Amino acid sequence: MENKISKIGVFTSGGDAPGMNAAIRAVVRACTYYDKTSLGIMRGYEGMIEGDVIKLDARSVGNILQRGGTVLKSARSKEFRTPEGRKKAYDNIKKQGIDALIAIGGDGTFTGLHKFYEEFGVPSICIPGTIDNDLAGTDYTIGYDTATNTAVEAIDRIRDTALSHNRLFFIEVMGRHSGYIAINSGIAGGAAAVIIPEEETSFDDLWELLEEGGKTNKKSNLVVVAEGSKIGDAHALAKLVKERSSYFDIKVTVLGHLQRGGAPTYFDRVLASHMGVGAVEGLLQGKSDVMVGVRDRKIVYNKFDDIMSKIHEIDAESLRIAKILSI
Ligand SMILES: Nc1ncnc2c1ncn2[C@@H]1O[C@H](COP(=O)(O)OP(=O)(O)O)[C@@H](O)[C@H]1O
Ligand SMILES: O=P(O)(O)OC[C@H]1O[C@](O)(COP(=O)(O)O)[C@@H](O)[C@@H]1O
Ligand SMILES: [Mg+2]
Repeated sequence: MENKISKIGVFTSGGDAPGMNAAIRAVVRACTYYDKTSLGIMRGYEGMIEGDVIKLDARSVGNILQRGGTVLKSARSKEFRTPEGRKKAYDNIKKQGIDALIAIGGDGTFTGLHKFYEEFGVPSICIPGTIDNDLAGTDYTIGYDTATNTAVEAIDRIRDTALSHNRLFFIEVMGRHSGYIAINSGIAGGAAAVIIPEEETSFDDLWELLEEGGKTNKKSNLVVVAEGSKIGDAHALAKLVKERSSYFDIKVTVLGHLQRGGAPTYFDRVLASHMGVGAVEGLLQGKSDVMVGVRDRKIVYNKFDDIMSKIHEIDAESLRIAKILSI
């Protein structure tokens, strides 16, 4: 592939996600394959602003494919949100001779990269890496599958103790504005109800469901609540139930950051590998200001505006199935 690009800077940004290392490895090895130099920018936009850059080659990314977290580390950078911060970042990447960027991160990372591209015209591609799966333009984001499997494993363990004591558990899973982890860990974990921000619901709807379960002799209940729930988090919902009745013996578990760690599943490793190579090939084909995605098992590139103007909707079928099975 002939192209003017010769030095590609890669970084991870925003919330880390299992599989980011597999994506870094794929980017670096694809660079080597196409005879391009790759540099790793540490701590996302923070490292870009501070000029914290390391040399990478095919061997330096050995033995990271299977590891959680990110060897390039990640950060949420306040300074990059300012024009002054972005100018500093630009000066640094020029100094390093970086002539294209690959960011591995979520919607915030992509928004920052888009601004940077508009201001300085550096060819850039984003790889979706976030456990939230909240980006349109790809069926899955890197880390979502691993995080959901982790949540399911936790729910299974909670089920054992919930049933032993006939308890009602509110289990909060991650997803700042997204119910993906909740709906699918809820289906896979056999939840009595799933509360997600994408679906209109009320506390009364939930109450009705719990009462129905009581009438049909349900011994224990697991309610999976997405962090972004619009009717209250797991603690708030537990409090509301307690206020309404003393019938239920209630416990709350917030799964939190354990969902972000751990070895990536085979699925996330393969997804990250495809996307990493796809990002390098996209840049070399002259694509920019796009996110690489996988849709129906094919690599696709979508412009920033197309991705950000859409939400990654949860399919109606999943919502329907979750309801039928919670009976
Ligand atoms: N509107 C913005 N303008 C400039 N930079 C932004 C903007 N939004 C996000 N960023 C940068 O991207 C980083 C990562 O975004 P964040 O929302 O924290 O995580 P994620 O990329 O996982 O969604 C932020 O810390 C910030 O540096
Ligand atoms: O680790 P932090 O900074 O507390 O952020 C927590 C947030 O990060 C996430 O795990 C992932 O979101 P992002 O990928 O957008 O950063 C959210 O589910 C959660 O709300
Ligand atoms: Mg995000």
